[in-house]
Amino acid sequence: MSTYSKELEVAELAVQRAAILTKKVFHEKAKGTVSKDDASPVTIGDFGAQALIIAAIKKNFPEDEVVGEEEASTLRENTKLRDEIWALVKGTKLSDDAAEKVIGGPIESVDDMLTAIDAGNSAGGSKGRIWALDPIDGTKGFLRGGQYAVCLALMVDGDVKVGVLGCPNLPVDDSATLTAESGKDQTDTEGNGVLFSAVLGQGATSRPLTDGAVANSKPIAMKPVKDIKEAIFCESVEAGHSSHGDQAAIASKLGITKPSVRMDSQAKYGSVARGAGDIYLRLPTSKTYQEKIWDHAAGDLIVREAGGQVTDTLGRRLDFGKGRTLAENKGVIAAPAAIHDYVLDVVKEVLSSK
Ligand SMILES: Nc1ncnc2c1ncn2[C@@H]1O[C@H](COP(=O)(O)O)[C@@H](OP(=O)(O)O)[C@H]1O
Ligand SMILES: [Mg+2]
Ligand SMILES: [Mg+2]
Ligand SMILES: [Mg+2]
Repeated sequence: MSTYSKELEVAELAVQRAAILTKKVFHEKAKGTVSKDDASPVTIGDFGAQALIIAAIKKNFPEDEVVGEEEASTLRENTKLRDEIWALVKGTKLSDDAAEKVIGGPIESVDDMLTAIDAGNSAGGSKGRIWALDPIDGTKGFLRGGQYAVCLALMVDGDVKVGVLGCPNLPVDDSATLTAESGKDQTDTEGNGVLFSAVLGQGATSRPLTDGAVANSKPIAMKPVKDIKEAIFCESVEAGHSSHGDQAAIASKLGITKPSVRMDSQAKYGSVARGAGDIYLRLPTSKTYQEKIWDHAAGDLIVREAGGQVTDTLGRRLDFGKGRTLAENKGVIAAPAAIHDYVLDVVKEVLSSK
């Protein structure tokens, strides 16, 4: 068996199972949204997916720690919400029994569910085996019927070794170039649902996000950019998450003529990794915000394994060993390795001229 093959298998199946739950939640009218302290939304899908994924990790790798975005304190007070989530979690399994067994089968009780959610409380750091989990990345996109991603990565001593992104609303087809529609409402679009994976040193792949154990993985690679003016760049939908103004100035300096493709979540990393887009820019909107490791760990590895380079706006590699946040980084630039330095130079130029 190659290195991390068990971890990859567990991560892929756990993400597949969680995506069954998030899709179910999306199709139910009441998505059970509550506001967190930072006013960002969290849904019953976020909690349920976190529970299912952490349970799968803990069954297979009981000693591993998890840095997960959500925590269960709200649910311990709000028993109505808790019970809604439990009903969903209890009823979600992979249809392939052997695959379901690999990830440990069902969670046994409400208490076990809450324990699983709270097991995402690792402080992170640069020692040992730590998973970074974003059960629904792009919650706002998820609520709009747009892009979102179920994101899971394994770090060992602060270095990302395995990354998996489940993107229920991206096309399976790797050659489907991004358009302005890609980030918009994708509800019930046929042919959507893709799973991106990477293991350090072993390349990146994609395959359908189906509910089964066996599916063909295909290698993915970034597209060589022959003429940067033709490049497709993507950015967040939310102007509060990255500076649309700075990004437009950078694109214009690069000579990029096409409008940006705005989409939520790490679907941006997956899209550039498979050459459906070319560049992902995430310029800070504030001096104080620290990016969360679960928003980047899987995507960073998938892009690098597909032939890309990912750095912050100062050209530093993203450092996942600093705790729950990317405390030592500012912003993100993901681009094919061959043009990354050039893009970075332009980013620096634009930022220094402000
Ligand atoms: N001021 C800010 N700057 C950058 N990212 C932010 C932010 N406030 C929230 N976020 C993060 O942006 C993520 C979504 O990214 P994007 O805009 O690319 O879809 C959110 O993930 P969740 O949706 O998992 O909470 C959240 O963690
Ligand atoms: Mg969130
Ligand atoms: Mg997120
Ligand atoms: Mg999230």
